[in-house]
Amino acid sequence: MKNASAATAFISVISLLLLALLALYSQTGSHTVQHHSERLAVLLEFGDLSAQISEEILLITTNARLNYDRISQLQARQRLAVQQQFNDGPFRNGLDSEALKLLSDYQQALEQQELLIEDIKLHAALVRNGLLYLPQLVGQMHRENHAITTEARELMSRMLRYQLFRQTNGQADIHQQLQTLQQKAPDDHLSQHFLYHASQQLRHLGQVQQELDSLLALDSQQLLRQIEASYHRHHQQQMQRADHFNLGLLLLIILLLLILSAMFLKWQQAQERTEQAHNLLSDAVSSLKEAFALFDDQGRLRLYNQPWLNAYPWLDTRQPLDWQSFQQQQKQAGVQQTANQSDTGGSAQYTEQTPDQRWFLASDSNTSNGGKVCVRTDITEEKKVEEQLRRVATIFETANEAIMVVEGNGRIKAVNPAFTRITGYSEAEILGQNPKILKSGRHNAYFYHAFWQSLQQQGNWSGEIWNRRRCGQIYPQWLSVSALRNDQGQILEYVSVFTDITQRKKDEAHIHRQAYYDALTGLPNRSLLTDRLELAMDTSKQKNQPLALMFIDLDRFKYVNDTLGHKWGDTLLNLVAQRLQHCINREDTLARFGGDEFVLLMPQITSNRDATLAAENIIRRLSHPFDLAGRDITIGASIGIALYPDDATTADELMRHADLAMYRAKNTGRNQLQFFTSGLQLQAAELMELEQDLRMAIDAGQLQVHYQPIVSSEQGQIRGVEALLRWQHPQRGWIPPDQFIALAEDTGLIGPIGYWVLETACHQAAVWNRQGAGLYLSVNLSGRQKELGLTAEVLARLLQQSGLQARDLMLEITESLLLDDHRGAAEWLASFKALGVQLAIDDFGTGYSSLSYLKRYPLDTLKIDRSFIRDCTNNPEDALLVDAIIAMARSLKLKLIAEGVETAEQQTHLQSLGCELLQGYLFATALPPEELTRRLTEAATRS
Ligand SMILES: Nc1nc2c(ncn2[C@@H]2O[C@H](COP(=O)(O)O[C@H]3[C@@H](O)[C@H](n4cnc5c(=O)[nH]c(N)nc54)O[C@@H]3COP(=O)(O)O)[C@@H](O)[C@H]2O)c(=O)[nH]1
Repeated sequence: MKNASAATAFISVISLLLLALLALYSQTGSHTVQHHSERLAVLLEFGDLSAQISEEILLITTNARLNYDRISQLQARQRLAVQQQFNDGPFRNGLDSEALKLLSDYQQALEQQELLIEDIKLHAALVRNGLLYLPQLVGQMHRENHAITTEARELMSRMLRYQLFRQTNGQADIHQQLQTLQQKAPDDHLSQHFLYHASQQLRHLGQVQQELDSLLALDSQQLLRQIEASYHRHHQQQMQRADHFNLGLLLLIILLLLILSAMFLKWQQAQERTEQAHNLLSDAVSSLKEAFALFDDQGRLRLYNQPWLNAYPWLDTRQPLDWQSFQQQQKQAGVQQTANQSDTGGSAQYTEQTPDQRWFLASDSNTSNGGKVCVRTDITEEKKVEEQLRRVATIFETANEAIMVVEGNGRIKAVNPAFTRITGYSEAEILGQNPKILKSGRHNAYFYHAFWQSLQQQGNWSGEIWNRRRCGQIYPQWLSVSALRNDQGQILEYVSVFTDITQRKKDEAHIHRQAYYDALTGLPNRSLLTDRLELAMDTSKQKNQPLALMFIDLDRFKYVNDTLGHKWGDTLLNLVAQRLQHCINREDTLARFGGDEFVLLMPQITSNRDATLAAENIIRRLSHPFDLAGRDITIGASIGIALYPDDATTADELMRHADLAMYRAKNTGRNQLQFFTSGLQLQAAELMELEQDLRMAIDAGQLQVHYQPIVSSEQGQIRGVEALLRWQHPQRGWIPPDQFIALAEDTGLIGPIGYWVLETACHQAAVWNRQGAGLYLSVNLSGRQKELGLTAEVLARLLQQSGLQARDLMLEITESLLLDDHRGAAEWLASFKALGVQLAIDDFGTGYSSLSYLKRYPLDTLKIDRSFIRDCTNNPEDALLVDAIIAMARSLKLKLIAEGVETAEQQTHLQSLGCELLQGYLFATALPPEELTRRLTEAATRS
């Protein structure tokens, strides 16, 4: 680059020189000719002036010119010309010494000429005066007839002729004549005067002649010609020299032209070479994988390749880019440079991170001519690998898993800290050892054979293995071994990663226990039972041997749990489990299915009888009292039995059928066993159908609310009504609530149904009360309605919408709901009570009849169950019980209603006991609203 510009500069200089020489060459000749012409003109001018002056001198000396104006002008011009051309002018320039000498002589001659001319002018004037005076004297002589008049005249005319023609020896002849005359002339004044002036005249003539001679002798013209000749010679020489110079110049020009051509040729070749080199460089740069850019000495971007643009896609290369703006754009784009730039010999090396997370190794090197070569190597992958390696190293160091690298020859090459933690071997102790050192001796040869076979064939093995710690303890590991092979497929290393799974195994065992065993009794749970049942069914199928599945549900367990508390309930379950275990064979599985349900799987029965005997044995054993909290507690068991393959094809089906049978056993009375029959299944199917129908019953308008009057024991006046639900099924006709309320509760349908009953009954009661009936409305409440959305807010809104006063609504709850206190029943009831609604406990006496419930809940009324009323007049025990209930209600300030009053005796008896309100068929069954309206109207009319 530098050479190229030097060459360009050199060519430029030569070209300029050439141009100057050409200009000089063209100027040289013309200048010399012009100069020469000018000089010749000067010389001519001087010659001309000289000739004119000589002419004037001649005229003056011959008296042809009487004034000196012209000659003075010519002299003045001559002086000026001398001054301008010879002294100051360029005439002298370039004259040789000879010409200069001649010029000097010429100037001197002109100066002498000037003096002589002045003398001539003076003496010529004297002569002219003399010539004017002498004729006067001759005339006087003539007039005086002077003796010498003739001689005087002769002399005078000779002097005149002499003046005009200047004959040779003329002056001497005149002088002779004068002397002759002087001798002859008389001595008078006129003669003497004439002779004096004649001699003076002659003297002046002689002076003029002398001066003219001197002037001629000066011969300035001759000098001028010499100068001209000398100058001509000099000019010739100059011309010759100029020719030589021009020739030389021409030669020089030709030489320079040749040099220039040669240089141009060379320059062109150099240019071509440079272009080739540039193209080569461009190609090389383009083919570079690395990003490359070249900035020239001015900092301008001159060359770059595609990887450069790829590296910095934000660079705007449409505009000329320089180093400064490049760096600025990099900064703006957010390119980060490492602080530790290494600067070696003018080149900087550093790393760059672009905002899109690419890494470059950057190298900026200064070129010899002040430019900059920038190379960017994409090291993103290397960085990733580096990062990866760092991560791997960190993982290796910090991993919780032990890592062990074993060379192909079986020597341990590397272990991590976790290895030391788990095995107890330090790095120093274990490196170089054979992994056999870790062997526990717990696995047989077959195990290791499979281990090595997997490693050789699949390249890895993973599984559980028992190894030995440094301290000798044997422990389980989860081990993964991978074989690393080289390109030739030879195993170089084995990398083992293992964890100590001692704790995990314990946890697994724990989890397994939790997953498959009942935490309370330690018996297999439902999951394990299912697994075993499926297995047993498979075996049964294969061996063609029937099996029995028994569902055992404890009777009265809820009672124990609720009265004695959960702790004693748990104890009872454990005792039951122990007793049951004494009833089973080794191959049987006894499981706790949940709550108070146990399941017995008998995989090897020969007939139904085996199952029957086992079930009877269980019932018998469980019917014996249990010693709980110092009390003998008697419970019982209801057992349902299903057989495989007779009763089901799948485990799930078998369990459902056994469960169904158990329900039937429970419903038919306690301590019963029931085999599954297809009839049971039919009933279950019917129940399902009933459920479907019930779902649609509200919308289909099949439900109705009937109202059973509650009357005062004394006057038999209707004081209240109990809302009782009725379902008129399109196919089955009237279905009593006993048959579908439990179903509605089980399915959650009691939520919408219960709401509908409340809404309908409240509306109806409000209508009656607006008509002046003054009734309270009693509505049965199911415990499940609590979780199905019946809240105090809902009830309040319902009351407001119906217009029934809260105090005129009584909600009847069962004892079982009160037993549910742990599920928030108390708060629920309290929220209704807070609205002003009354609460009554229904069917009192059939459940656990705990006094504590009555005290704990905000109850207003107690309804004595009809089972006590039925025999209260003929069974002293029932009579006593009713008496006791009434007394207790009184003491708790609860109102009393006796339900199921069917006879006048019952009415009288209850009346005598002080029971204020009575309900029963004696007064009315549950009536449709229209019927009750009619009766109310009748009653009102009566009163
Ligand atoms: N949660 C809800 N339960 C309801 C609702 N409607 C009814 N039921 C409950 O269904 C059970 C059976 O009721 P039902 O068949 O209507 O029987 C009632 C009366 O008809 C019957 N009764 C009344 N007097 C006599 C009588 O002199 N003899 C006799 N054998 N039976 C009589 O008693 C039932 C009323 O009992 P109770 O509710 O305990 O006051 C029943 O348990 C209802 O609670 C409902 O909408 N929701």
